[in-house]
Amino acid sequence: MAVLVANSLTKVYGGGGNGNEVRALNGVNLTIEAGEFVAIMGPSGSGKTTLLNILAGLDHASTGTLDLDGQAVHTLSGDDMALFRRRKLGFVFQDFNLLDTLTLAENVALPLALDGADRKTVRVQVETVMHQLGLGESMHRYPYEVSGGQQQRAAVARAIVHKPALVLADEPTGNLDSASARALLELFTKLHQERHATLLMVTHDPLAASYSNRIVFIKDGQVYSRLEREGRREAFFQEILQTLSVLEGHGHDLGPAHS
Ligand SMILES: Nc1ncnc2c1ncn2[C@@H]1O[C@H](COP(=O)(O)OP(=O)(O)OP(=O)(O)O)[C@@H](O)[C@H]1O
Repeated sequence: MAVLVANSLTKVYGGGGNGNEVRALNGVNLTIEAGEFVAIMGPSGSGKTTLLNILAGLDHASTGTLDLDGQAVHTLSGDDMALFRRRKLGFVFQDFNLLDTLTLAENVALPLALDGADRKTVRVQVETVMHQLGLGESMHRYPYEVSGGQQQRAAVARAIVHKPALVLADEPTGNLDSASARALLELFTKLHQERHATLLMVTHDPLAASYSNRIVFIKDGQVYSRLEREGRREAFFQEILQTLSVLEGHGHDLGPAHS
């Protein structure tokens, strides 16, 4: 079952007809099946943030359609969009985005509390997910009392506690040291394998991307190529490096993808 179907998405900024238009997305098609772990890569300015903002319901495409978990998202606006986002999506950001005045457990509880879940349900679900993610000891600590790696783990707990249809991660390892980054990526792999979570991660980092199962490379607002992991992660990592060198113009040009 497809969790996300994006069809011919375009985004034009500054479309006032004054010649200052920027075509940030130019006909992006993307389908993500339930249980997939997909990475989006591409050079700076290629349209990744624009695409993520549209997939996250934070911005509307200029043209094209977006279905998420069976809902035509491009037809939603205002409160309906906010409600859909809160219930169906989970977010992990580069800078963790935890509230400093709340404990880790209170942060993780937020999506459920905002949705009006009763206190017992909130407590049980928060404890369950935090224990699963190895945060049982740190539940009542504040973000500034734990490491960056633990903060990001709590952010992941917050992103999945309400069992969203899709988790969107924007450079989730960008502020982590390499050991914490690997731990986070292994956690993503575990969520994907054991909880069948559907994950979409935007990253510059080929190592981070090598933990996914499929990569969509964007260039100049278009899907440029796609890569599927078939064997070991190490071999996938090498394929990613080769694709990036072509994408960034240091190798033989493959041309844009047709699918
Ligand atoms: N609000 C905006 N108004 C005008 N142009 C914009 C706006 N946001 C992005 N752009 C332009 O759209 C294009 C795509 O930008 P986007 O931020 O999506 O790329 P990106 O791949 O996320 O880049 P990076 O990796 O540097 O974050 C760029 O040319 C950018 O300058």
